[in-house]
Amino acid sequence: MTIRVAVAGASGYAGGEILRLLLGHPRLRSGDLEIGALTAGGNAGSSLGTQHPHLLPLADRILQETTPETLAGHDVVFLGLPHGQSAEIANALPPTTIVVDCGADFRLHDAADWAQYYGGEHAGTWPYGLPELPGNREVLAAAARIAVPGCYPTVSILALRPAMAAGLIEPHVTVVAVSGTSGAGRSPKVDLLASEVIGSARAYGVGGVHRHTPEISQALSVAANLPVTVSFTPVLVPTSRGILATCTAKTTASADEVRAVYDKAYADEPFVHLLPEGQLPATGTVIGSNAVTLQVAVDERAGTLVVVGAIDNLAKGTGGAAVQSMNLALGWDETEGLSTVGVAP
Ligand SMILES: NC(=O)C1=CN([C@@H]2O[C@H](COP(=O)(O)OP(=O)(O)OC[C@H]3O[C@@H](n4cnc5c(N)ncnc54)[C@H](OP(=O)(O)O)[C@@H]3O)[C@@H](O)[C@H]2O)C=CC1
Ligand SMILES: CC(=O)N[C@@H](CCC(=O)OP(=O)(O)O)C(=O)O
Repeated sequence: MTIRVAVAGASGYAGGEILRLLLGHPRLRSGDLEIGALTAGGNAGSSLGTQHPHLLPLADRILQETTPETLAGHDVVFLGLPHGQSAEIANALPPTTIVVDCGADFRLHDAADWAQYYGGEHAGTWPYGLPELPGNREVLAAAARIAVPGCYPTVSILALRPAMAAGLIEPHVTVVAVSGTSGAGRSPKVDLLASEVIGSARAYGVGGVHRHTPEISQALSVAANLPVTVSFTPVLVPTSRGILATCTAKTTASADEVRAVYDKAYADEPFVHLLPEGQLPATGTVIGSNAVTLQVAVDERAGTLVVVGAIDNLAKGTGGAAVQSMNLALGWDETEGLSTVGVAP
């Protein structure tokens, strides 16, 4: 049986990355997978080639309007739409259609968190598309609705979870993460003009107000089995792709203890790599790949665990996680179509 896939928001960065990965997917070549409807908002009617000139094999495809009708008749529907737009579309699709949502609508468990950070009514909670969480592969394998994590939460959770689950750190963590501008999507914003971004690094969402704060806290609280507070500060830097997160928490553990816990946690993970001692993660090494690179250190004078993590926000941070989750939901090997080989320099 051929799996027919649609991408809503195909003209956006997340939709474009999903298509880039699908075009390299071995199941497309074997005929097990085909790319169906590609939809957009205001850009409906234009060709995909005008929006994403790098997606040459699909350049002539015309973007359709994003409606339940255009998305009907597909086995998998990826949603790369602005927050708040997924629920209406998803509810109009058959429950057997695998819907993989890159937006935030279904990530949070707590309606009060949703109201505080996003506003409006909480649409609900779907299985979280982070296969590396314990037990999640089994959940995703049976899922027809999947909420892909936010880009900052992906790297922050993977960086801190092993220490939190092992009780090596206090339940108060700090994350400072730099991101390239593609994390903000491609709709025009003055703050993202080249003249505002080039040659400058700028913090934003300071003081616990960024909407990824409850998402990070939620996963770490499950790991710790008690509430974990998160102080999260994002920083915009003049690059296109990539997130580098520096995550810290108080610890009395030794560097060897910490290393042993992370070694064990990620030994069998295809995409999460604890780097050899002496090497540090850098965004430049993970661009274009689904890899997460981590390094751990203990600052003994400060009694602090420091974990540094790098991802490509468009790959493992959204499009790669979406394809990894689709693979699991279809019973395919989760690594199919995904690489750990970055583009460098
Ligand atoms: N960029 C990233 O690194 C990450 C993004 N995400 C999430 O993925 C989702 C998409 O983000 P991203 O691709 O960056 O955003 P973009 O702004 O790049 O793309 C948004 C897409 O949604 C379409 N769209 C906008 N408004 C409407 C509408 N009213 N009806 C139908 N389609 C519409 C746009 O179409 P048109 O071109 O016609 O306007 C475009 O295809 C968001 O929820 C985002 O939070 C998650 C993790 C990381
Ligand atoms: C640089 C930048 O602006 N990044 C975005 C994060 C995008 C993302 O991961 O996620 P969501 O799907 O949760 O929107 C931001 O801070 O809002």
